[in-house]
Amino acid sequence: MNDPRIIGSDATREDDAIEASIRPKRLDEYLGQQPVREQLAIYIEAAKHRSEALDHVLIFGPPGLGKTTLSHVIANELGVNLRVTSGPVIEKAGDLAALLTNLQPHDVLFIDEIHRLSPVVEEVLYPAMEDFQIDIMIGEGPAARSIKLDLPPFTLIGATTRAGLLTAPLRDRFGIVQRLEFYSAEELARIVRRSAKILGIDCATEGAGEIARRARGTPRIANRLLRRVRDYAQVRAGGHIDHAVAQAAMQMLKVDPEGFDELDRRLLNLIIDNFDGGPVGVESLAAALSEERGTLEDVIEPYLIQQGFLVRTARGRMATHKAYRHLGLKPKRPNADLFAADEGPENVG
Ligand SMILES: Nc1ncnc2c1ncn2[C@@H]1O[C@H](COP(=O)(O)OP(=O)(O)OP(=O)(O)O)[C@@H](O)[C@H]1O
Ligand SMILES: [Mg+2]
Repeated sequence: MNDPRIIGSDATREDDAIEASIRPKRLDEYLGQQPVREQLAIYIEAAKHRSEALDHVLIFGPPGLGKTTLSHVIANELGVNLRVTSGPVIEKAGDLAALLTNLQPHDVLFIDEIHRLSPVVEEVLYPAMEDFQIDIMIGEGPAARSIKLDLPPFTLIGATTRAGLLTAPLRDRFGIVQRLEFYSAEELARIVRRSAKILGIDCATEGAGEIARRARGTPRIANRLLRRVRDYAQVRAGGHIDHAVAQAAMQMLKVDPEGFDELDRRLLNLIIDNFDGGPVGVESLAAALSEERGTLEDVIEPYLIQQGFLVRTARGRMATHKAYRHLGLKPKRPNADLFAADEGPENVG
């Protein structure tokens, strides 16, 4: 899908094209996510030491934080092949069986959007993950019978934007569960400098810092902003990206100092102007924005919530004082509801 948002976190065709050159291949090039890296380094080394397949890994986190990248890194570090597929692509049980029976021992099978597997396919996956066995049906009608096939020991890596989207039996079959967090501005600045170096872009430290601060905690957005700022620098500043050039380019791109774009500001304005600051249900917000509920929940909201501009309460979304201030507005009343509400991150209103 082509995302028209400059700071949209979904991958565009252009992102995919340069992916090959800048996507980290080893764990030490995978910047940030310190706890995740430390744990995986140990699990990988232990599995290699025992000459076993790595336990199955579930990676979850908002788009563009590095789930696909991490699965490549894991396979590289293990020194095995990576087979890539995704939940909606595996239509029939037979499709999955074909994938599984073609694996070499210890290979990694990566299933992106694993929450979108059909229930029938999921059933086949359970014994495959647990006992490295599958039951497949041979023949049709009354003559049909099921046979058991042994599989080579393999590692399944599943990726999803929210762990809560998975069925419990599937989630329980992953021995390693890793949650990716939004990156700090310092981490993103390192990522921008690394990408600039690989792509031969002349980018000063302060320029990289400014791009990083506006990248919504997301490496994919940081890399994309870097390319757009480079275009600007080429035409207006002799190709050199310093702090002022980065700032001017961002202004042209309508990405504000918090990294918000029109859509973020529309969402906050909507809650404040039309719903008196909230609480307002996610369905009403999605309808008013003409966005899918899933896009709102997985792509737009998480960063606004993490940064404290928006809160999820049992009764819906609320704009915080920080949101009012960011939009240059005065909070109308104390956010009394904030304290009355029994909120929780998974409490979707
Ligand atoms: N830790 C990291 N260090 C450096 N670059 C990274 C890191 N994580 C991700 N990237 C870069 O960010 C981009 C997006 O990463 P990736 O495609 O892995 O995200 P994703 O989580 O799989 O997103 P989606 O949910 O859309 O599939 C890639 O260009 C990758 O090179
Ligand atoms: Mg991905």
